[in-house]
This record gives sequence, C-alpha cells and structure tokens, in this order.
Amino acid sequence: MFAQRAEHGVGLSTHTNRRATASFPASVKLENVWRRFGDLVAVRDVSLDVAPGEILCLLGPSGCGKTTLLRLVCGLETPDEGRILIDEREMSGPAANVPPEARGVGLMFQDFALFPHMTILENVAFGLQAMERNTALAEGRRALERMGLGAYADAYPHVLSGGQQQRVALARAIVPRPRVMMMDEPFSGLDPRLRASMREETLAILRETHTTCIIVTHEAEEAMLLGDRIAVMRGGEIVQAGTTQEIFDHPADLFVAEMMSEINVVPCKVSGGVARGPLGSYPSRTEVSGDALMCFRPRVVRFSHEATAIPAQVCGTRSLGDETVVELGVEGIDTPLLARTSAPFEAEPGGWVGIEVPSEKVHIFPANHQVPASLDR
Ligand SMILES: Nc1ncnc2c1ncn2[C@@H]1O[C@H](COP(=O)(O)OP(=O)(O)OP(=O)(O)O)[C@@H](O)[C@H]1O
Repeated sequence: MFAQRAEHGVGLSTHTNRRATASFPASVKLENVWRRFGDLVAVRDVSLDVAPGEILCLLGPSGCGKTTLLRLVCGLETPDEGRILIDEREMSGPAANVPPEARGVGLMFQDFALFPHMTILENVAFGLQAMERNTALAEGRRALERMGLGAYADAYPHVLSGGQQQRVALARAIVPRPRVMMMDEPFSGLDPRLRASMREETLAILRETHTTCIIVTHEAEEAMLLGDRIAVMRGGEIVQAGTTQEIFDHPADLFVAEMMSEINVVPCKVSGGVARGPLGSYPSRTEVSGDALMCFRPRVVRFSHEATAIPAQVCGTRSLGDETVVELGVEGIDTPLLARTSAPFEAEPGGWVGIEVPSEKVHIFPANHQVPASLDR
C-alpha cells in the first residue's frame, strides 16, 4: 500500500467549484489499460465500464492491482497503454492526461490521514475551500452529524478512536460530493458492528448523491453487500465482472468461486459430458474433459435418508448459533467436506449420515484451471 495518500488531496478545488452541478452521475470507462512497474505488470489489459451512479466493487487478493487501478482512474498513475474516460471524456490516454485535481474524482484510502493541528470540523471542511467559509463549515457540520460525530466538531483528531477518525475521513471525502468516488478498503480496521453501520451509511450517501463509485475490498461479503456489480481481479486482470448472482452462480473458474465463498473441491474425471468421482456421476455442462475438479458450496449439501444418499462420517461439528458447520469424511476424498445446515443437526462425531449434492449446484473446472494469484513477471 502507499503511505499517507491524502484522500482529500485530489480534485477538491474542482469538486467544490463544480459542486452545484454535481448531481448528475458520471460514467467511468477503462479501455485496455496497462500499468507496469519495471517488469512487473500491475494492471494488465483491463477494460471496464462503470455506469453513471453505479457502485462497482473490485474484489481480489492482496497485490492483484486493485489500488493501482483506482490510482489510474484518479490520475495518480498514468497508464502505459489504454485510455480512461470519465463521461466519455478522455482523462488518460494518447490524447489527454488530465491532472488529478481536474478530474472531479474523490478518494478515500484505507490509510487516511487527518490533519492533527486542525479541528475535526476544519478537517472535514478542508475540501470546501472554494466555498464561502461559513457555508463550508455548515456543510462540514452536517456531514459530521450524519456520521454521528457532531459532538466532536471542535475537538482535535487525537481524541478520537481509530474508527471515529475513519468516519471523519469518510465525511471529508464525501462532503465535496464528487461525481466519481474511489474507495480503497474504506471500512478496514473497523470493528464488525461499526463496519456494518458505516457500510450502510456510506451506501445511503452514495445512492442519495448518485455518485459513481469503485470500492476496493478483500471481502466477498462486503462486495456483495455494497456492489451493484463485482469485478474479480487476479494478477492485474479482471477475471470476471457481473452481478453477485451471476458470479456466484456461474463463476468463471475455481479462483473466482473461492473468492466468493468457501467451497468444497473434489477431484473427478470427465468423459462424454459426465463427471465421475467419489460422490458419483454428475452431468458436466462444460467443455472440460479428463482430470477435473467438482466444486460446490457447503450450503448446498443436503442430509438425506434416501438409499441413494452418499455415506459420510461426521468428523466434527461447529455451531454458529443459527447454523451448524459439519465436517464430513467420504471414502475416496482426502480432506473432509464441509456442509452447513440451518436444520437441527443431531449426529455426533464418528456417526454416519447420508448426503446429497444437487447436480445443478455443482461447478466443474479443469484440474489445472487455477492460476496462481501472484503477478506475472
Ligand atoms: N509504485 C510502485 N512501484 C513498484 N511496484 C508497485 C508500485 N505500486 C504498486 N506496485 C506493485 O504492483 C502490484 C499491485 O499493487 P496494488 O497496491 O495495486 O495491489 P492491491 O491489489 O491493491 O494490493 P492490496 O490489497 O495489498 O492493497 C504489487 O505487486 C505492488 O507491489
């Protein structure tokens, strides 16, 4: 990550000048964008369309190029090839290189920095310097109240907890109402309850202001909660982009399936459109043949007393309150399978149960499908 990138530092005078007209949403388009650092390819031939007012979540493991992509859109990085357009106007590319402050893009980075010598309110209003001071302070106060921090307006940052400081940084990023917002793990480091409420609040503000937004996250659940669409990145590339349901139901490969949630992976062999393995035979809807992997999520495993059910031995159970996670040993499979059930689960470790895996919930990928998440060099 990049130290101390000031999320307030990009485009503020522009935001403030344009603020009155900032209510119509902007589109963001990347066309075949590349960014290299020496021989390392951080962003590889990325094309992406973000519709006006859309919230797109970029999901991917550490080092896959998410932050670099945001920095390219903001103008803090220049693409080696390709074009970046905001509202069809070229920002980066052969014909233009619009400076960050003229792009109207707001930024909120995970390593936000508040100015220690300014009050909380002054920090928030910092982005409104082109505005008449009293109006700017009134706007700043409103944003702080919205974040539940109105009482701290005249205090200094050091009296706030880390989570509170993060909310101030968020207020500072949104108060100029940029038409396009880049958020890099904006909720990381917050405790789960605060994280959930910040997420809701941020989402409400982005929707209200029709802000087009790209949010970077490591967490699939967060991406699903926030994004109209999700783009999954690996090794500098967008592997798959779509709605939560599209990606969840039709993951492009095992990497994407594993990014979205935990998944059981069972080796099998495919021939003539049928996958055969320790769990029996399943129709394969893909072109795959030969060694393959049969994948399914723990929640799709059904417990069954039918004679056709697959015998499985209970290795262990964990209660999650309203759900039980069951580890199951099945002959021919080296690692225990996981099942999740919200029905009462009575069997003890060592006991035997029957399971079924519905064929429509099974994904079949070639055995060599998984490409390492690290970057090509
Ligand atoms: N200025 C730079 N000089 C050299 N290498 C860089 C530079 N910026 C990024 N990189 C490298 O590019 C790759 C992508 O980095 P980036 O920060 O975009 O990944 P990320 O997906 O945001 O990771 P994380 O989730 O850990 O923040 C990494 O290998 C990183 O070390």
